[in-house]
Amino acid sequence: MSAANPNGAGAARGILVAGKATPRGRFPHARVSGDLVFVSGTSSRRPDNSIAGAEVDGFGTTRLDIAVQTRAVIENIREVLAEAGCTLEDLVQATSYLVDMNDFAGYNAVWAEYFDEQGPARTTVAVHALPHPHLRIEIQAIARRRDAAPAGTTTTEEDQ
Ligand SMILES: O=C(O)C/C=C/C(=O)C(=O)O
Repeated sequence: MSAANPNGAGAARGILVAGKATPRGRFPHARVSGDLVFVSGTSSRRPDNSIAGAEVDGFGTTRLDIAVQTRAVIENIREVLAEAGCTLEDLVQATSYLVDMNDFAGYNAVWAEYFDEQGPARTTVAVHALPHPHLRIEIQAIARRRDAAPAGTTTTEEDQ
């Protein structure tokens, strides 16, 4: 164990990040297991439950912006990863959920601002719905902690 890795490389723990949107159920923003960090499905929802990339005007007309939402999702993931001692560069896998594949190009362009072929493996699927009608995208991701000892060098009860 070390100060940077107080729970030991093999410890499993849930992470709730202060100042981020509260999860919609009984689950953490991320869970660390060994040297891997599993980030729960993340949207562009803000701590006050408003949604970045969803504007409603005075007439009630809603404008949903996939580019704004995608950027906010990735930035939210960045902040969750930071709590686990990781950066976006540590991502190894991501699954993106779009409610409409017509958003693919806009999403893909923002993705390319952050990642290239050395970035995380990625899968993108369309789903029937996300937990709020204004959400166009949600991303779930896995990172590997660089400061962690090689997998299997420490074992805790939780990992057995
Ligand atoms: O938290 C959100 O705004 C959207 C993500 C929700 C989930 O993935 C979930 O509730 O499981």
